[in-house]
Amino acid sequence: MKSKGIFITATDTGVGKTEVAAALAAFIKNSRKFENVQLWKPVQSGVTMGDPEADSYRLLHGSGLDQKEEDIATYTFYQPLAPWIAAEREGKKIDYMKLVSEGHKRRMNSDFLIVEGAGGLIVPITQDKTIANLVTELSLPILIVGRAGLGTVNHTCLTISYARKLGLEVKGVVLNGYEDEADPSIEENITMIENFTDVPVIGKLPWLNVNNEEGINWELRRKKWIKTIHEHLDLKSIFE
Ligand SMILES: Nc1ncnc2c1ncn2[C@@H]1O[C@H](COP(=O)(O)OP(=O)(O)OP(=O)(O)O)[C@@H](O)[C@H]1O
Ligand SMILES: C[C@H](N)[C@@H](CCCCCC(=O)O)NC(=O)O
Ligand SMILES: [Mg+2]
Repeated sequence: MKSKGIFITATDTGVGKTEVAAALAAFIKNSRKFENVQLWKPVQSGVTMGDPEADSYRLLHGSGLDQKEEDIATYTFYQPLAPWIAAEREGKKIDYMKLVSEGHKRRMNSDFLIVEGAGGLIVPITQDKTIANLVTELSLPILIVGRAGLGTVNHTCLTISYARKLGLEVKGVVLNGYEDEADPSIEENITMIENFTDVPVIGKLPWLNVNNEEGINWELRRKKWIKTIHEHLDLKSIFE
C-alpha cells in the first residue's frame, strides 16, 4: 500500500521548504504518529553532497531521521540553477522517469513520505517536465510554503491557481518567517489568501534564531522547531 505523505513546494526558492520539511519530519518522528517517516529531495542544485548548506544535509540533521544523506537526495548538481539547466551545464541529464519510479517505491517503503521540491511548482526538471509534473505522477497532496510578509498574497494565490489547473490537491499554506509577532499584515495576508482561494493557511511560522557562529547545535534546533510546529501549525489536514 502507498504511504501517506506530502510534497512541500513554495512560492519561490529560498522561502523555507527545507526548514519546514525537516521540522515537520522531526515533529512526526517525535509524536510517533507514523513509524517510518522518510524525507526525499529528488533533485538539489547549488550545492555538493555533504556541504552543510546542502538541503540533503540540513534535511538529515534538521529532522534527526535515521536516513543517509546520500539516500535523501537522488540528484545533486553544483550550479545554483533550476535542475534541468544545472544538469545540462554539467553535461548530464536528469532521468525523469527514474524519479517517478523512485518516488513510487519510496511511498511503498515508508509510512509517511515528505518530499521537498526545488524552488516553486514550474521549475524545470528536464526540458519538458517540471516539479508540478512530478507531483502529479506521485499523486501526493501539496503544502505550499510562502513568505509571511508583503507580496505573498499574489505569489501564493498564483501558485494555488496553477496547482488547481493541474488537478493537484492543495492541503494548505504555511506562511514562513515573520519577525514581528504584532505585525498586522500577516493576519491580513491570511485573510486574503483564504478568501480568494478557499485553501486554509494552516499557520504562520516565526523567524527562529537557530544558527550561530560557533556552529549549529542540531539537537537544540530540532527541539525548538518541534515546539514551534506544535504551537503554530494545525497539521490535522496533513495527516488525513
Ligand atoms: N522560520 C525560519 N527561521 C529561521 N531561518 C529560516 C526560517 N525559514 C527559513 N530560514 C532560513 O532561510 C534560508 C532559506 O530557507 P530554505 O533553505 O529552507 O528555503 P527553500 O525553500 O528550501 O529553498 P530551495 O528552493 O533552495 O530549496 C535558509 O538559510 C534557512 O535556514
Ligand atoms: C538553487 C536553488 N537553491 C534551487 C533551484 C531553484 C530554481 C529556481 C528557478 C526559478 O524559479 O527561476 N535548488 C534547490 O532547491 O535544490
Ligand atoms: Mg530547500
